[in-house]
Amino acid sequence: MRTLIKNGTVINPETHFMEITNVIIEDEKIVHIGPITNVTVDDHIIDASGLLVVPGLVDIHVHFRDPGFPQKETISSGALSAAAGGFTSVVCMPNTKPSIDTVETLEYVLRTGLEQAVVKVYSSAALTYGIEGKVLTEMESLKQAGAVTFTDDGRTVMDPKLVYTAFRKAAELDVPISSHCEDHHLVSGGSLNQGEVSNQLGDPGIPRLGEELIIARDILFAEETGAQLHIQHVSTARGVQLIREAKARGVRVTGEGAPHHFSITDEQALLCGTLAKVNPPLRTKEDVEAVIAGLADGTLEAIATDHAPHTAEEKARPLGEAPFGLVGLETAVGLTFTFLVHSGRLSLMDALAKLTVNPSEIMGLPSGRLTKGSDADITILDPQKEWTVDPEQFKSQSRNSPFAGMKLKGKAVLTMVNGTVVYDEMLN
Ligand SMILES: NC(=O)N[C@@H](CC(=O)O)C(=O)O
Ligand SMILES: [Zn+2]
Ligand SMILES: [Zn+2]
Repeated sequence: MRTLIKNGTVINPETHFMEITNVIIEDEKIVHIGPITNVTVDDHIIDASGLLVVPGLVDIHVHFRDPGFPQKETISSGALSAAAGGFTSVVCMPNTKPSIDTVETLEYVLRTGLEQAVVKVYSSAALTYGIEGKVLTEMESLKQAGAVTFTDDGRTVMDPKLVYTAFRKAAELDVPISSHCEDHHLVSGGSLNQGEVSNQLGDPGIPRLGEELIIARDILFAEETGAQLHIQHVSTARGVQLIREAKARGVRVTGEGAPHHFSITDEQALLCGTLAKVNPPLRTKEDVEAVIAGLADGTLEAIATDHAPHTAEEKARPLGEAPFGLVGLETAVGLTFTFLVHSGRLSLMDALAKLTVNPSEIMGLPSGRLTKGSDADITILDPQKEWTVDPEQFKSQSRNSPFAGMKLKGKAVLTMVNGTVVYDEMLN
């Protein structure tokens, strides 16, 4: 059977292609993009008039909690959440239990992804055993087994000697290091950005400097060793500036901005408490503006959700005891369109590049392109669709979103992986 997606605005950010045309899919692949000459009766036809037909979105920062915390998310529920958000490829973070620090656990995650997930599941591996910051993992064999990047996300490796060794190894293996930046000597005990809101709520606060010190440190390690460095979830104005300056002098560094860091501030904690507790924390208006400026000028190449599901019970704990993190996959497109595209801060093409080809390139994935011959991983977006975030409707197993009740404009309405529709609210 062939599938025909007709009359959509077809966009391939890699080549800046944008045209109202058609896409034909046959046997899991895109076989044609352009005018249609013959439509056969048994073709499955999807009318995309007025909609955007884009490469399946790529999220290089998700927490799927398997192994270890299936009550928060499993690889299959996480994948359903990804599909509902328009994502067709994801990169899992290694802070599971056990953490993804051996070939065996990595293979378990990748195999479960193949067997149970409706989207393509890639994985990082831990930099250190147990994400304990003490002993480096066997990076070479983990890379061979499919790890696309190394990170202790959730924690920072503090020992500079260990980090230096890891960067040298990464340079040798030509694999990116992804860095969660937080100096634990400076940052501990706080739940929110250190400032007026944390004061008001009696929280010790998390200083920007703790994040910036590690961004600066890791940039120096990348510069020294030639390794490729990716800075995760940048949240401060000076953090963005450090990356901008490093790029200007030729350091191999990339950065990601998370939707919550370009859309809301620490004041959200006054409205929804622990639901707005995330690491790095929501900061202030100036930082939000700087993250947007960093996305706009290319300092931050990627938008990544840092999808971090937690149970309602955990989030019901007092501010200082609840875990950090928020559900991100199903609100990312709405937040990107509302706060970046419709607001005129990023062009449509640029915003889509940050959700497709750019993150894919950073992690060396085959995804993120919409071209003849490529896998039919396609997302249809309705840029004008207005909707209200209702966590009860999430496909994710968790509901911890600070965006509940927010009105957004822009949504994924159909997601296809290898030619199979895995999410559909167009009702074709
Ligand atoms: N972002 C978060 O607030 N939490 C993440 C860890 C992380 O990305 O640092 C988690 O695993 O819950
Ligand atoms: Zn992190
Ligand atoms: Zn994370």
